[in-house]
Amino acid sequence: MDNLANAGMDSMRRVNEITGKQVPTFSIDMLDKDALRDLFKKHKILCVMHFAGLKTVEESCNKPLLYYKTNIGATISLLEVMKEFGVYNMIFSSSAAVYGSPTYLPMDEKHPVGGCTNLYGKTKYFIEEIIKDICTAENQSNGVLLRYFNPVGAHVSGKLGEDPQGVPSKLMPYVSQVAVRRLKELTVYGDNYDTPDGTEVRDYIYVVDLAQGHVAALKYLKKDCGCKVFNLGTGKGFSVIDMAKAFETASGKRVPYQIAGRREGDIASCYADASLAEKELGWALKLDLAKMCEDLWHWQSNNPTGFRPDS
Ligand SMILES: O=c1ccn([C@@H]2O[C@H](COP(=O)(O)OP(=O)(O)O[C@H]3O[C@H](CO)[C@H](O)[C@H](O)[C@H]3O)[C@@H](O)[C@H]2O)c(=O)[nH]1
Repeated sequence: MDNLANAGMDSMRRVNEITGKQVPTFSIDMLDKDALRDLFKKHKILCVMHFAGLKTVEESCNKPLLYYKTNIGATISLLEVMKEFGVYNMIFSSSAAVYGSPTYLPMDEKHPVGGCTNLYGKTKYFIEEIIKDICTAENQSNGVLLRYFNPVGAHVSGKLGEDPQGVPSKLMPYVSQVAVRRLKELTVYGDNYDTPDGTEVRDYIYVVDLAQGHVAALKYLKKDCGCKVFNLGTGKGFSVIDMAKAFETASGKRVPYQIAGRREGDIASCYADASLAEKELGWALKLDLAKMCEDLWHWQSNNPTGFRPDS
């Protein structure tokens, strides 16, 4: 988990720089329960927001054991240590991947889950089930499972953004690296889907709105909620080409692309019904596609090689 921990540490250093505060930051192997215990001994923890995990769809299909061990094994260690220390509240970073291929759109939280099209999604689904079972078995336990759609954007300061290791697998980090000329052109995975322009449609949510969803969930947890599930998305679908064009407008740079075959495990369209989060969490979207592209470009142009100088 070294790479994951390093990426997190880099981000936290930037958070401290931006806020001028010193948020305590540790890098630990979450499978190491003694390291986890040390953290719980040092701090009075009331709620855990659990974001840690590997997240590359393609890699997950080739390295099942690594993904099960890292994502599920570490979650179990964490839940065990939380229990030892009497911490019963968790907000879990889940994914729209738990829904698999949509049987209807937009997808609300009642949409069937578990028919995941990739192993990354399965790990999120299994973890959701574990948290649900704990909340059912133990009255004092509360969980909020936040199903993210496609987070995009960066902090408005231009100092904090997504810095994937190696060639990005996600669309918008790839697009922004093409715009900054770190990569030559975008490969569009398929243009013969049953969508308005033939390319795949997703629900891209501004990362700061997503973060606000966690703040809302934290307030909600105080209400002794049991286990609750919320979609965090916008309800709007944009195609791959829509996204490349929106980024060109925001950056003033060209994003050349070539069409290739479909990517294994992909689905044509996926977008959320996020009305439950609005109603119950009191969460509201504040930012739109133009703003997410603008802030992503601000970060990428300020940090053409991410957090590290290019080697
Ligand atoms: O180089 C690329 C990368 C992506 N895409 C297309 O862009 C869209 C978005 O792809 P991403 O890889 O950015 O994200 P996914 O929609 O595959 O979603 C994955 O990431 C999401 C969060 O970012 C959720 O976690 C979701 O559950 C998980 O499957 C897809 O249509 C994909 O085919 C390209 O055409 N070229």
